[in-house]
This record gives sequence, structure tokens and C-alpha cells, in this order.
Amino acid sequence: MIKLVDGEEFSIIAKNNICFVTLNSATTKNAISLRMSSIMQSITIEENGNPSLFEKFINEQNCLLIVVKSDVEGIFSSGGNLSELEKNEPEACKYYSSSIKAFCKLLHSTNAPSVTLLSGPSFGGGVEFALATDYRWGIGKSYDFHFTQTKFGIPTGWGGMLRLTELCPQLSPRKVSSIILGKLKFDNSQLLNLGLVDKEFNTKKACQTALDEWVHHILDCPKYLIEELMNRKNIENLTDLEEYDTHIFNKYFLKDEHKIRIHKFLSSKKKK
Ligand SMILES: CC[C@H](C(=O)O)C(=O)SCCNC(=O)CCNC(=O)[C@H](O)C(C)(C)COP(=O)(O)OP(=O)(O)OC[C@H]1O[C@@H](n2cnc3c(N)ncnc32)[C@H](O)[C@@H]1OP(=O)(O)O
Repeated sequence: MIKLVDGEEFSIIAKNNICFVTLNSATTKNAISLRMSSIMQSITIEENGNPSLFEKFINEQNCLLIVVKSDVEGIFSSGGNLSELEKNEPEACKYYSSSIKAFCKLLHSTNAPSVTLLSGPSFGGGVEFALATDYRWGIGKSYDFHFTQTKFGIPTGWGGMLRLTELCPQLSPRKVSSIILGKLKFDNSQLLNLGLVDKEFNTKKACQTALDEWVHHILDCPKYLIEELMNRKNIENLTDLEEYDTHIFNKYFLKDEHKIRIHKFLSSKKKK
């Protein structure tokens, strides 16, 4: 196990080809503290064209998945740290939201797919943190989203409104605004119906088994294929994407690796 961030309330470790981003602040229901935001800022910054420390960690530790999770029972995250925001001057918090937002954006921009494990409620910015990953998996049925930002007189600040439309195109910007204004709550079944949560597991064990299986299948892919397929995220135009997909298929079709794997598969069937 290799650590990038070795905090009590916030840790980032690599284990068995998975990067675990863990929230663990029981006393604040996993509110994102000023200290956590400054750590996020330090590992997100790209300097002189070099990758951020987080991306460097993902690549160097060969992390094939990023898993965001809470180690506090009964909560994913209560969002912005209200007591710190109350007692600190604006000057002390001037990079707070932008740092968290930049880390949220990075969670769906590296070459490793990312998934948030939800086993409890998320509030305000905590929902935005959960929306930052590519996928969301529910464990049990007690996870839900509470859009509470406007209770405090502000809209979302960590990219959550944009992510809602990105993840759920039928939620138009107009609908998203009405969700935020209405301080709506989405329970587990609504989140599954909207596709904001992709899978639901009965137990943590079943979820971990699915994560291990996912990593196993990615590990089985040639490294070149992982890089080529994850590069698709940089191509916005569908025509360019179609051209790219055709190019990479023709690049590897019936080349050595393809033929070797066909041979292995057919040989294994003959042995049965
Ligand atoms: C752009 C993001 C935006 C921003 O940054 O402005 C936000 O995210 S604003 C924050 C949005 N969050 C919320 O609306 C959730 C606020 N918290 C609650 O509604 C409740 O605390 C809840 C439902 C999470 C838990 O309620 P419960 O009754 O089970 O426990 P307590 O309320 O007694 O809380 C226990 C303990 O945790 C502290 N706590 C909870 N939430 C936060 C928070 N967001 N920031 C800081 N601390 C939080 C709470 O103060 C209690 O501590 P204690 O020392 O015992 O008083």
C-alpha cells in the first residue's frame, strides 16, 4: 500500500491497482475542511506542462481504478465545512471552493475510471463530490442526495450543476436550476432511475468483489489498449471519435497480440 495523502480525515492510497480516496471525519460527517481543500489544491496543480501529483501517483502506482469512499458509517459527506466557513474570513477561504472544484474535475479526467461508493446520505457540496466521479455505486438503500446549497444562499460551487447535465442529459440546465432552487432530495431509487447511480449492491463485500473483478478485467487488457481507449475522453467531436475508433481498431486487428489471444482462447476450448 502506497500513500499519496496520509491524513486522518482524508487519505489517498494505492492498493491492488486501485487508488482509494477516503473521507474519514466522523466529527463533521465528512465535511470537506479547509485543510482537505489545501491538500486537494497541492495535488491537483499542473506546473510547466507536468502532470499533477495526483495524476503522477495514478500512473506510477498503475492505478486502474479510482474509488472514492467514506469510512464513516451512515454518511458519505455533509459538504462544505460550515463551522470553518463561519469562523474564517473570506481571505482565508479564497481558494477553498476552487481547490475542491479542481480536484472534483480531476476525478473524471485521469486515465483511470472513477467510482464513488455511496452507503449513506450526501449533502450540498458532498453531492457534488459524489457526482465528480465517472460512476456511482450504492451499497444498501440508505444513500440519497440532498441539494441544500441554496439553504445557505448560494448555488453549487464545486461543479455539481454542470455534472448533473453531463451525467444525466435529460436534466436540462433549466431543470437543474429548478432542482437546486427547490433544494430537492433524490432517494436511492430516484438516483438509480436517473442513472446518477449506476449499480446497487446489498453488501460492501459484494461491492468490493465487483471492484476486484473490474480491475482484473482491465489488468487483462494490453497496456496499449488501456491508453488508447482512455484517450477517447479527449475527443469531443463524434466524427473525430468515429475516425479515432476505426484507426485504433485497424491498428491492432489481426496483429500479433490479437492472433496470440485468439489462439489461446481456441486452444483452451479444445482442452475442455
Ligand atoms: C458549495 C458547497 C457548499 C458550501 O461550501 O457552502 C456546501 O456544501 S454548504 C453545506 C451543505 N451541507 C449541509 O447542508 C449538511 C449540514 N449538516 C446537516 O444537515 C446535519 O449535520 C446532518 C444531516 C449531516 C447530520 O445530522 P445529525 O443530526 O445526524 O448530526 P449533527 O447535525 O449533530 O452533526 C454531527 C456533527 O457533525 C457536524 N457537521 C455536520 N455537518 C457539517 C458540515 N457541513 N460542516 C461542519 N460540521 C458539520 C455537526 O456540527 C456536529 O458536530 P458537533 O460538534 O457535534 O456540533
